[in-house]
Amino acid sequence: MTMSDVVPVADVFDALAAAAPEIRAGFAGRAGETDDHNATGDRQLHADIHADELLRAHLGGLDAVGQYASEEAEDVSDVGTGPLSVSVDPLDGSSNLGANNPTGTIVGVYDAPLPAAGSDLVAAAYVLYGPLTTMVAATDDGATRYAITPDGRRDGEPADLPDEPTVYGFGGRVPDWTADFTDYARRVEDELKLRYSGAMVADVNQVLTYGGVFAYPGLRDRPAGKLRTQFEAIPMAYIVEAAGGASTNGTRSVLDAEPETLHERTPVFLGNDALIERAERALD
Ligand SMILES: O=P(O)(O)OC[C@H]1O[C@](O)(COP(=O)(O)O)[C@@H](O)[C@@H]1O
Ligand SMILES: [Mg+2]
Ligand SMILES: [Mg+2]
Repeated sequence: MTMSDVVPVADVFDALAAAAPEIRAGFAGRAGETDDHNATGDRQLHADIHADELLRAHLGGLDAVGQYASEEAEDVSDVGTGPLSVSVDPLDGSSNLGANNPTGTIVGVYDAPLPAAGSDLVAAAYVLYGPLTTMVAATDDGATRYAITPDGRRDGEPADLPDEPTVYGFGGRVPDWTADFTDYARRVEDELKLRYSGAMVADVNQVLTYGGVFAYPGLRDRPAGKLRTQFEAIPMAYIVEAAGGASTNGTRSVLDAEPETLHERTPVFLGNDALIERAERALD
């Protein structure tokens, strides 16, 4: 009996699946920037705000959800008395919208107040707005890929990470990479094919589909890298580990993270075990 058996995590997945077509339908005309910035200093797009409003309504309205936190809002919102807290990256890779490239939505489900530790995560999911709209949802029992239709999530199939790695994607500019990461990257580049879109959800979905590694490392002048621990790193690490893969921040599983602040960042490596172990040795 896992937590997801007793607390209606499925309701969160269904609410996300219901919001996804509305979020996608709202892209047109919302790729432009607002005058505002989010808590991590990114210029907010109209689409970021619109997606956040839809998710706050769909997820925040659930009886099981007591707290809602978004990458686009400074503070955690109390939205009810339910035992669950949800973290939301309403639009991941939002800068891709202007170039009509893939974007996504990331949701983490915790049975603790936010900011919460990776060990408090009971479920996670991402939606990919690519040629199709798909969702990968994970609990302690594993990861499942769904097609998203106007009638919700359909055709669930296991989203197991292939044993044989074939693709990689590395964030950050090469001159900003540390020497240790550069050594690691050079070896991987000799072995695998490059697949990097600029949207974490799309790049991790490549890895989950074809095997390999995605990383946004710590950089020379930004040791914590770019990605947000609570909203991006922990939920995506949970999904990749549930699919049979591994994660690291360079020294330990991303799920061992205990963020002290809501919008802090962390280096992130996700993919096949051997490539993650090799990263930890290279960065040791
Ligand atoms: O432009 P860069 O440095 O390659 O960064 C791309 C990374 O930033 C992100 O776009 C950040 O996500 P948001 O769009 O949610 O802010 C990730 O999806 C992606 O992995
Ligand atoms: Mg993001
Ligand atoms: Mg975002």
